Amino acid sequence: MELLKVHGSMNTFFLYEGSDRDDFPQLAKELALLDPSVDGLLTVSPSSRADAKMRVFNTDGSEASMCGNGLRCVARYVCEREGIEQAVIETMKADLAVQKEQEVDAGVNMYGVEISPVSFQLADLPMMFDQHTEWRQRALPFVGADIPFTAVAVPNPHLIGIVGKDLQQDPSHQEKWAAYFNGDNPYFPDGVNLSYVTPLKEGIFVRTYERGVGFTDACGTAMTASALVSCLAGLVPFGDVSVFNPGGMVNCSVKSADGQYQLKLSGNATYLGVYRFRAGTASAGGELELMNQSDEQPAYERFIEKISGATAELR
Ligand SMILES: N[C@H](CCC[C@H](N)C(=O)O)C(=O)O
Repeated sequence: MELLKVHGSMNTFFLYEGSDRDDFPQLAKELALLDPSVDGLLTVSPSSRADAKMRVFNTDGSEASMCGNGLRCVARYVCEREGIEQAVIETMKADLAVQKEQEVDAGVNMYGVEISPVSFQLADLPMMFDQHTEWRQRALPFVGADIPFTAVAVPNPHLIGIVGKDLQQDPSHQEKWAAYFNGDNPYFPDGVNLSYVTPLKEGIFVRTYERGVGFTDACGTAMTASALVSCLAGLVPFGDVSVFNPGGMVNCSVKSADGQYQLKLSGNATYLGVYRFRAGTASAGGELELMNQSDEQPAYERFIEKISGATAELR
């Protein structure tokens, strides 16, 4: 089986193109064991109503309804396959518009993707806490810190906390609660992606502990949800929000009209290489072989170097 290794903001995936299979969860788990640098599996298959269908599987084998960084990589793959610059990608809960965007840094392919639908209804995560139907910019009594949290589905589930520099420098608080919310707990029966957000002079910084994966360098839906929450909290103006993360930086466009939100995530879609995968058998383990390494990563690293000053205030 041929696989393409890709990343958006260093959120790294294997991308498989072919018809839907029942063993995608197992494949995601096996690939993560063979290459611990990946955060999941993206699959691209035919769609009856869009240019292609994307599914996303976390490294624990669980399927999510959406993946923002992954959708940028799928957008590039489908646009280049079809020779187009705009496309529609079918995802679990919505058909989303994607488009090629202007290269900001030489050699860094840029794509913009729609993030939708958005819901603050706790039932849409799901989150269960007493009789509450929403939870917006309020400390959670059972967490016991004075962190204003917001629960939002985009449509995968996110809990976003606004924190100071101290909780960014020491991720143990975030790790403790993320592990709890993704284990046996009464609040998030399907788990949740937990992000801690800190305002910067230029935009915001987001670190995410992803459901089904753990800490990643970036989580596209979390960065977009965090940009929306930051606009609603008045931390940054609505419009284009620069979102920094351990894996780089993206631009999130946040527009609001009559209580409806239009969200767009723009950032890199980088190819790392083509791999051949042979599944394991009873007598031999699986094998992953690099067939052709791409030459795109140095350009992305130059981009990271260029923006590193923006987060100096957190160090
Ligand atoms: N861990 C997420 C799926 C991957 C999302 C993330 N990689 C992104 O870029 O949005 C979840 O279980 O909802």
